[in-house]
Amino acid sequence: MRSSLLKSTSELLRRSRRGYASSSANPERKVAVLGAAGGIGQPLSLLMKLNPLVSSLSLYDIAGTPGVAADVSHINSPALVKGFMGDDQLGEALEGSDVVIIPAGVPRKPGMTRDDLFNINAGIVKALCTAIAKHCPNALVNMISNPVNSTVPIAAEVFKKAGTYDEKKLFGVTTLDVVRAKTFYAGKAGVPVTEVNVPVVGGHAGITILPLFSQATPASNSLSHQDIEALTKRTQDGGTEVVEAKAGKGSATLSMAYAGAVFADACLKGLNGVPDIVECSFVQSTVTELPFFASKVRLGKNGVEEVLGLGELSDFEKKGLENLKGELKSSIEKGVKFAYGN
Ligand SMILES: NC(=O)c1ccc[n+]([C@@H]2O[C@H](COP(=O)([O-])OP(=O)(O)OC[C@H]3O[C@@H](n4cnc5c(N)ncnc54)[C@H](O)[C@@H]3O)[C@@H](O)[C@H]2O)c1
Ligand SMILES: O=C(O)C[C@H](O)C(=O)O
Repeated sequence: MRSSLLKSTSELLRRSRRGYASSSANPERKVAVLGAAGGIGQPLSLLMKLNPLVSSLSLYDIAGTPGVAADVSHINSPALVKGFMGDDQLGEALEGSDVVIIPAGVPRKPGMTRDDLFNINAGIVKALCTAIAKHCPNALVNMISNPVNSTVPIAAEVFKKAGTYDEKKLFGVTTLDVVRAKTFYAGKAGVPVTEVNVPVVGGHAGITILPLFSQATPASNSLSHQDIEALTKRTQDGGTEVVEAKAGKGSATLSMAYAGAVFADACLKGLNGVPDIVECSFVQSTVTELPFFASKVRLGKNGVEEVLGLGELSDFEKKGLENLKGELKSSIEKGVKFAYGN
């Protein structure tokens, strides 16, 4: 009894130090998940229900949300869960949201690129962002729907047209690339995975995903150049590895839900004023000549507090950076053109 009391007290202290102070010390926070009944949406909704920083959890989809919301709502954690379904409930789902997470849209099948999803997902994202501009223009938007390299610029243009664009509040979620880079590096370098940090910059598709293993911590002297090349390629192809393993049944959902929950948690901590919250994300940027770019970002009370630079790159990474710019530029332009032309 005494030891379990000591354990829970020390857990509370640990949490309060890292941004999970008792719920009375944290402001009320509403999180909305759009696409909540999907492969990512369901486990992500579960993880957000478990997050002590969330007081209200709004689950929206075009179908299936009543069941998901009823199910998740039975979990004995503080967040109050409500399900919303169909266009006419979207406004209510969004009203008052602090963070909106968007995993709505179709996933890849083997043989497809993320850009092959553009035709369907661009329209979905545009419609959802139009509603966000109307119902919760101040929310932080966490874009998961692919192709992220284009859906983030689409969202930016929709918000600009509506007069609500704030570049500090729009994020392409690239956390899964970081999650993969950490896991693959730890396995190869033989270091504890929970201690690993690896920045991943650029974008979120193929060669635009550029892990900076030269900056990985803990540093490893045991990795050869071939090892680094192989780790880079595996990180870039991580999504395809899952798509092929699922053999037509979709793309990463569980690891993505984890990554989405990690990033949303960082956004909430930033909003709540927890200092030194840094995650990689695809944001409006001046780090390169491209208007959007993923790099480390410091999160704060208004969203992006600071977009951090790339640091020192190895020659291999410098080459990777130059190689990705063409593809990333055209994906960004494709998104902007779609938003303008429609
Ligand atoms: N950023 C990343 O790292 C990352 C990782 C994995 C998957 N993804 C992307 O996430 C998206 C979702 O993947 P999934 O596996 O969950 O797909 P899924 O098909 O399992 O789920 C998508 C959900 O979106 C819903 N939806 C469709 N149109 C909608 C709309 N207008 N409003 C609200 N909801 C709508 C569907 O009903 C469905 O429930 C895909 O585009 C996928 O490529 C991104
Ligand atoms: O690969 C995909 O299509 C989904 C996602 O972008 C991923 O990286 O897993």
